[in-house]
Amino acid sequence: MSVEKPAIAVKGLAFQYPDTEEKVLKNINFTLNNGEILGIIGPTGAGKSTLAMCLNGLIPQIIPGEIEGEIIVKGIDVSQSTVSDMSEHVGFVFQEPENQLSQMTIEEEIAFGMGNLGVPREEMEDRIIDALRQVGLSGFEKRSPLALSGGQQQRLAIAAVMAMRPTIMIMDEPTSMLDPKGKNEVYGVLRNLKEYGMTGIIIDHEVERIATYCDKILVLNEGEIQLFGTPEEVFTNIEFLHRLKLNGPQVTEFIYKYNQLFDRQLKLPTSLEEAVTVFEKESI
Ligand SMILES: Nc1ncnc2c1ncn2[C@@H]1O[C@H](COP(=O)(O)OP(=O)(O)OP(=O)(O)O)[C@@H](O)[C@H]1O
Repeated sequence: MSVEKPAIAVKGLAFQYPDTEEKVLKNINFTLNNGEILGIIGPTGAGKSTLAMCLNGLIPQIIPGEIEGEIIVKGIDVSQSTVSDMSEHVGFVFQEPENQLSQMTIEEEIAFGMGNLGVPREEMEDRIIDALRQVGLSGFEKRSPLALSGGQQQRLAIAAVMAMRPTIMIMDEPTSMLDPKGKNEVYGVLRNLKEYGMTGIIIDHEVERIATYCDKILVLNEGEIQLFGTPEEVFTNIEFLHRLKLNGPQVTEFIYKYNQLFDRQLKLPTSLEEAVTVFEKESI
């Protein structure tokens, strides 16, 4: 029986920039299965972006430094592959949507990345239609990217990456410049990645949304993994998170405080629905 390879397997990863005194990543080990969505959280400077950039070889190939350990993405050893080859497997979406957009029309914007991969013209047309449908921007082909709202621009940036058909999508703080509506739009697309057989990684400070949309959570602090597990496994460690100056979802924090104030031991929920169930049981 053949066992499916994980989407990402990281073993003993450590990294140091040339001008930092200490390692920015230390002994990182984790595995992400195909189709899972991973949320990476941690304080500023924890090493979240650095970790993400190691996963497609951007570090150390474009941004140099001293790297140790092994990163296997879809069975490929990243250290033995070029960044351009890895871009077929791993797509990246960054914080500021407008910095990722350079073309006059939305369809040209989506065609741009595919052109770099050498996708034939007829195939491009199909992929443009498909990618715009996936992010809810069908019918916008001829518009200027600049005429879109922030949330729509970020969805376009995601569509441009999706059209390149990577199997893994990494989003580094994709919603930090967006209003709540834009944030919801981007997380809606993140949830749909699974439907298209993709694996997703999102770095964000939005713990409510991370808890709701992600299958696994990785907590990074000072370059080390502090917690890795399901949202329930991670966010119920609320006191530990507080020691790292992190908060859990508001609903988790609320029940935690309630337990303290009224000397109770209610199960800590990570979603509103779960909190309702906890209180229903409480009032029986
Ligand atoms: N190109 C670089 N050269 C030297 N040091 C860097 C470089 N990029 C990041 N660093 C340092 O590495 C550490 C980790 O940075 P990184 O951006 O990965 O953290 P982060 O968790 O993504 O932070 P944030 O939440 O603020 O984006 C920080 O101390 C940062 O100053």
